[in-house]
Amino acid sequence: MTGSTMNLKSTVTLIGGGRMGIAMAKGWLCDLDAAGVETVNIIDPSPSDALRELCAKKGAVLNPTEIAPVDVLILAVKPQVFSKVASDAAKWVNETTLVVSVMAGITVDRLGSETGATKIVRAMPNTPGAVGAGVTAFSVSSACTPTDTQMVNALLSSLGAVEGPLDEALMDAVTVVSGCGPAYTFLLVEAMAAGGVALGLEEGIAQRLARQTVIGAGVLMDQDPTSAEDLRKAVTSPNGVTLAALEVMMAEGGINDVMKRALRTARDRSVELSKDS
Ligand SMILES: NC(=O)C1=CN([C@@H]2O[C@H](COP(=O)(O)OP(=O)(O)OC[C@H]3O[C@@H](n4cnc5c(N)ncnc54)[C@H](O)[C@@H]3O)[C@@H](O)[C@H]2O)C=CC1
Ligand SMILES: O=C(O)[C@@H]1CCC=N1
Repeated sequence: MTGSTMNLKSTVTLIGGGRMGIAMAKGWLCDLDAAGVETVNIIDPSPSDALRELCAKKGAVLNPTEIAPVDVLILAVKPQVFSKVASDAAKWVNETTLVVSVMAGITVDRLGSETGATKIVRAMPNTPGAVGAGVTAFSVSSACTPTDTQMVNALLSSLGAVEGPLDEALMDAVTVVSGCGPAYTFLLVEAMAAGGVALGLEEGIAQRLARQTVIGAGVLMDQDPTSAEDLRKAVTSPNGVTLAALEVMMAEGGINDVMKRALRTARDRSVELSKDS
């Protein structure tokens, strides 16, 4: 077993090869050495064409017929099927197995009691991880050693930036900011495009303008350490056009208030997920 031996590469067994599972596997498979990975096994009873293609092209083993106790077990199924998956997964877990879950809401306590593992990581990645531009925050159980934390850092770094280990009590907040965050950004693109169409722009042009604007703003933030607030102010001329739009967006609590309410509601849903699955 190599689960807690950083100088040896690990066998990673991923359960759930959907959108998030594929994003992670892509990251590991494009540089196995950097991720500290020897072999990637992927278990999914309904593999998509995208998953089959990834495994065929990059050499991951899809639905292996035999699984020995594993070094690192990654759980990337929907929280609602966790209990079913955990009863199978428990067969492949021993005292050195590191269990890493990316499932929203499922606590370290539940991960331990249902898989039998003691070394547990609760992580929250996001879909930009598929292109190495993600951010993942994680927390660890008390049985994890500094070497385990280092190994998790290497695994998650293939998706982009990593924050952690954090106090587990913060993971629901992390989920609603960065785990779900790409959806808010895509909604912003949709809303900007719809606003442009309402002002007479042709649909395709409005979509390209909105999409490229958000891409450009992201790249600018990536390359310029100026705060988001100051970057916003740099666009907002005194008595100008941007200010007219922002005053509408910020009126009566505006977008800040909507965001706080939305994130609080989503955080409550994340807490509920651990109970209703
Ligand atoms: N999609 C996202 O942006 C993010 C998702 N997550 C978490 O990742 C997890 C997976 O989400 P998605 O990838 O979006 O869902 P998905 O629906 O795309 O993928 C789930 C996969 O699990 C497979 N599956 C179902 N039952 C299974 C079983 N018994 N054994 C093995 N595989 C099984 C399905 O065939 C499917 O391919 C969720 O728990 C979610 O909270 C976390 C961060 C971001
Ligand atoms: O919507 C969800 O439940 C998952 C968690 C973070 C992003 N997608």
